[in-house]
Amino acid sequence: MAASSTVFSDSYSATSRLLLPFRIRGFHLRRTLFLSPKSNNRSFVSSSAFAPVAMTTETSSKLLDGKLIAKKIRDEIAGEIDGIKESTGIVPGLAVILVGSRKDSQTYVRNKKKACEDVGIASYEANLPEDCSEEEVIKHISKFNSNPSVHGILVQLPLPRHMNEEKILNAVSIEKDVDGFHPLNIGRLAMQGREPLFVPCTPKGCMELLHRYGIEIKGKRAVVIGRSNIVGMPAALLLQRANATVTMVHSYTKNPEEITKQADIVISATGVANLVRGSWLKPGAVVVDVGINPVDDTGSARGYRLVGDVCFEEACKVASAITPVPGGVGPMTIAMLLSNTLSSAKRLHELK
Ligand SMILES: Nc1nc(=O)c2c([nH]1)NC[C@@H]1CN(c3ccc(C(=O)N[C@@H](CCC(=O)O)C(=O)O)cc3)C=[N+]21
Ligand SMILES: [Mg+2]
Repeated sequence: MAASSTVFSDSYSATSRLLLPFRIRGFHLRRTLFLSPKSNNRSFVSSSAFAPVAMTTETSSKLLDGKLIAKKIRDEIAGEIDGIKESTGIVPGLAVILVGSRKDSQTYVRNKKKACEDVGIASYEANLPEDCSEEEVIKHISKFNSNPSVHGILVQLPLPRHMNEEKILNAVSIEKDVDGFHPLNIGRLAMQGREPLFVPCTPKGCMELLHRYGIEIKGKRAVVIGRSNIVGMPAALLLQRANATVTMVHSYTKNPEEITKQADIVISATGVANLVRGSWLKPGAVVVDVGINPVDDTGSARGYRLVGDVCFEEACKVASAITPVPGGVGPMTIAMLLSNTLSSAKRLHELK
């Protein structure tokens, strides 16, 4: 399919691409159909997740409610942190480094700070100007590396263009790499029998969501659409570690629709609104939509609304289960960041 190579490109990470001003090419946008509480069974699904849903009926997919599950996880984390504080006085700490003044990055950092506060994680922040040097950023990373109150360090991406992302991410101590982007952590994730200290938050959140809904992965066919370093690639590695048979679909894939249609589990992370149509899905497939694509919406207060990579209205007639956008993977990403920070604090202090 020649069109596919013009439809999306994986030269940027999925999440950073979608933060760029977005143009929709060739996709007719429909109003996202939200499932009514009546037609939508929010209870936990088990093997029924793979029961085919007839396309001709009005049956809707089960909603994989990331917002709900993330809340549950945050409550679990808050409880555990309370206990640790009480018995040891240790307060887990997360440092976030923000370079530049992108509005979207500022919003994400604010949300992460708020999420930390809510569960009892202390947050530390370094806000650096757009035009600061790589050395300046690395100086801040080094300070956080040696600060015993800081257990996790996150360098908000994307970095300004003039910076070497690899060099900067390499400066984060592997022991505090709660984003899981350090090459040693990624390398271990890719190798059998090796354990990374941290797994990247977004793909980890996808897996945790599937797990909490009892969706089996072993032996299933999985397709990951998009091969970014921060989502697609680690998502494929995690699925493979969970014994799925994994295929990656990307901008040079011929017949992406045909290949995706074979999948029992689809994870899409391209940053292209409504790329994945209902016709791309096998009836009964489980769909995890990582996209968070802003599309103009004059009716909303912000002037835009968020849609995923998957045409939700079509997909929910075909899939057995699907994540909504917003309220799906996004909140899970934040919950996994908190979880990684807590486990880092426990490891660094040799707590159980
Ligand atoms: N070093 C680094 N680590 C990251 O994990 C990282 C990053 N850089 N740069 C940007 C992306 C993006 N990202 C999101 C996290 C939560 C939501 C989220 O909670 N979204 C809500 C919607 C929020 C809204 O309504 O605006 C939802 O999907 O329901 C979205 C996106 C983390 N990222
Ligand atoms: Mg989401």
